[in-house]
Amino acid sequence: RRAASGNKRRTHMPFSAQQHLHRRSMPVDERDLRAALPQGELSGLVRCTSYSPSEAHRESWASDSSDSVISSGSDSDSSLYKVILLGEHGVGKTSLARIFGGVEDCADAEEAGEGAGRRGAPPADDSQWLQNHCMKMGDAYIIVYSVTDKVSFEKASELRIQLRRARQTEDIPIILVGNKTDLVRSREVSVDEGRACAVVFDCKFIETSAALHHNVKDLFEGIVRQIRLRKDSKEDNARRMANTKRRESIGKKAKRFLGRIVAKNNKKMAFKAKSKSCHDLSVL
Ligand SMILES: Nc1nc2c(ncn2[C@@H]2O[C@H](COP(=O)(O)OP(=O)(O)OP(=O)(O)O)[C@@H](O)[C@H]2O)c(=O)[nH]1
Repeated sequence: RRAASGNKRRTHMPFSAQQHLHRRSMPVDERDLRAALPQGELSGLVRCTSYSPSEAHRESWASDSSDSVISSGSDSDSSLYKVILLGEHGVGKTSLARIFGGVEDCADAEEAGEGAGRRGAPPADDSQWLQNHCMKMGDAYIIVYSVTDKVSFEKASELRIQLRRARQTEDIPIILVGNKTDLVRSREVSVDEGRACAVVFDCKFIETSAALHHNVKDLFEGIVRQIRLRKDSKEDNARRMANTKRRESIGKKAKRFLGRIVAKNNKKMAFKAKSKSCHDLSVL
């Protein structure tokens, strides 16, 4: 049954993902997400793909045990959000995605994943693959490091820079995640360091423990909110532009002019507020 469901899932992967999807990606059922999100919060789906730069030579993808994922739509479905988890080997990307996907039995999922999804030839150039595909295909990114591993924290900064380069003109949601907070005694990266990094790199920040399921729900609610907030503001802008194209009286024009000045000031204020709100995943 597992092998069959794995095959079915693969047929639902977008072409690009079929070819290049990295190990342990996890399609997530809308119902799982609904359970994790407040009522009415979600209209779409999220697909998670995890990627470790140092592990590029291995490709497989773990599927969960729910067959309902199969009917979760296709890439042409505009309500499907692709969330990519980036981070060093062993920081907990798969564990986080599994909780989100409602898979509790890791051994079971691992077995299903290996059976269902080992991929063919690896990409020749690791970093090029990351630049060309991984960093271009996501609607949102979760950059994970382990709070017990300083090197993974440094790698997270590198990944953020690479992502910025790859998607220069786009305002894509990025959340920096410090995982494994349960390992208190082994902590090498403080909350303040994580937060400061998020402020510098202009992204959101949260600490999680996949082991204790701490903040994982908030993380995935947050990434969906971040996607939707951007989508909504884009739509608002488009509507505003359409309205301004209509004929206006001089009074209206003057009003618009003043409105622009006010908006400019608000923007400056918003920037200040934004840089302080890296911990609040429910605002831009
Ligand atoms: N204590 C603790 N262990 C964790 C946590 N998250 C993950 N782990 C463990 O860390 C190890 C690596 O976790 P994975 O989820 O496989 O990490 P990954 O980033 O997907 O690793 P790769 O697939 O190799 O890139 C596993 O043994 C997990 O059980 C956590 O929050 N706390």
